Formats: sequence, C-alpha cells, structure tokens
Amino acid sequence: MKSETSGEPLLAIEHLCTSYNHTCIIKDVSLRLWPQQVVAVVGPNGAGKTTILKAVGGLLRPVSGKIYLVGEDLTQLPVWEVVRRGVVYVPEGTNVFPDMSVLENLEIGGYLNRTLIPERLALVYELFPELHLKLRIPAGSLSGGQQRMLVLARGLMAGARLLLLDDPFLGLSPKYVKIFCDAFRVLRRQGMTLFISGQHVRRILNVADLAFLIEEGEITLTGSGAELLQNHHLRRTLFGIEATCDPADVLT
Ligand SMILES: Nc1ncnc2c1ncn2[C@@H]1O[C@H](COP(=O)(O)OP(=O)(O)OP(=O)(O)O)[C@@H](O)[C@H]1O
Repeated sequence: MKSETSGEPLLAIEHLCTSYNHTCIIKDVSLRLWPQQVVAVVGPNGAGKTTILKAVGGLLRPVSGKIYLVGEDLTQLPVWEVVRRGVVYVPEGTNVFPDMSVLENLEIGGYLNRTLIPERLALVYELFPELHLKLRIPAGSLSGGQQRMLVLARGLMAGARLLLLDDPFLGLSPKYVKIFCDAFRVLRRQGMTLFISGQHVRRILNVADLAFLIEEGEITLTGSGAELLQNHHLRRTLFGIEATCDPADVLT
C-alpha cells in the first residue's frame, strides 16, 4: 500500500469552491494526493463527489481556490490542456461513440499524441483482452460492462498519470468488478494515481490507500480506506448501521 505523504504531492487542491447556478456546491475543500496512490472520495448522493472530479479534470471552472499538478496551476486551463498534462476524467456510464468501432473509440482517446497510440493500445490489450477481441465491432453492440471497460480504456489512451474515475463500479457484475480492480492495481504499479468516487463504498474503500468522506460539499473525514470503513460516523451516514454490523451485509 502506498502511503507516502512527504515531498511534493501529485495533486493539491486548495480551498476549492464551486457552484452551479450560484448555489455553492463544494465549500472550501483542500486535499492532497501523492503519486501511485489509490484515493477514494465517498459520500451520500449529491454530496459533491462528481463535482470535485470534474473541477480537477477541467470540466468545471471553480469559483475560487486552486488546483495544482506537481506544483503547476491547472485551475484556469482548458480541458484539452489538463488532459495533455495527464489528468483524465473518466465519466460514469457507457459514454461510447456507438456507431464507431471499438478501435476507433480507443484511437479517439489518444488523439492528442498519435505517435503514442500503438504503445497505449498495447497496455489496453494487456489489461482488457476482451476488448482486443472486439476491435472491429461497433462500440454500441458491446455489453454494458464492456462499454464501461471501453470508457476506462479510452481514458488510458489519453496517457493519464492521474485518472479521475467517476463511479467506476456502477452496474458491473462481480466478474467485471474484479477485472477493474486488477487493472487498477496494475496501473498503480505502473506509476499512475487513481482518484475514485462512487456509491460502491465498501469496494472503493477496500482498494483505497487514502480516502475522504464528503458531506454537503465539505470533507468531514480523512484516513486510509480501512480506517474509514471502520469509522462509526461513516457507517451511520452511508450504511445506516452501527459499528457492530458488517457493511458487507448491507452494501457492497
Ligand atoms: N449540472 C448541474 N446543474 C445544477 N446542479 C447540479 C449539476 N450537477 C450537479 N448538481 C448538483 O450539485 C450537487 C452535487 O452533485 P454531484 O453530482 O457532485 O454529487 P455526487 O456526490 O457525485 O452524487 P451521486 O453520488 O448521487 O452521483 C447536487 O446537489 C446536484 O444536484
């Protein structure tokens, strides 16, 4: 488990505030992620998990605060520039180009640096051999789980060093959850940092070196994934149970 917290963080969010239609959503959030960590942000529906990831990915302009990648200010950069620097938001759901082939979907992910496409395709094929077998078929004819795999693979094609994964386990069968968890471990070993949000709290906290609980736009707890899983407040808030119960009985 990677728990290094000295030296320069890969990502530093400082006093971030965002709003939609003048309604404040993220309220003065500060947090740090270090290289090769799996970091989780969990919280109730509507707490602001997706909003934080979108702000880091450049899809949402903060009202105030700063976002730094290895000391460089990303806050006002356009999305393509944030992606070019290796910060890639992977949306929830099956957001593929349905009429294009699997290979074309992957190539679109790598459009910012086409010379690196073959090398990145090799990584995708290693992680997801199932996609390799379906390169020529339209992405829309993949199963839901395979489409989610393709969305993640498209993010890898962009050359991510920090992957922002929005609810990656949503709608996945146990077999695909395992494939995704195995892929996350390989990616971390290869030097990538993964910032994961979502409702599958136990699964996400189980793979997290560092985790945050967010409630109504504010970070209310920080610790390792294992620590948060045992925390009374988190268990009451997210599982609706007391600490003596196993959350596995309630929610996976
Ligand atoms: N495009 C938008 N316009 C207006 N309000 C929005 C928009 N997107 C999100 N919100 C609001 O911002 C708040 C935080 O939403 P966000 O999607 O970040 O929550 P979340 O923690 O990811 O929730 P969930 O677990 O349900 O996906 C919610 O109150 C939501 O209604």
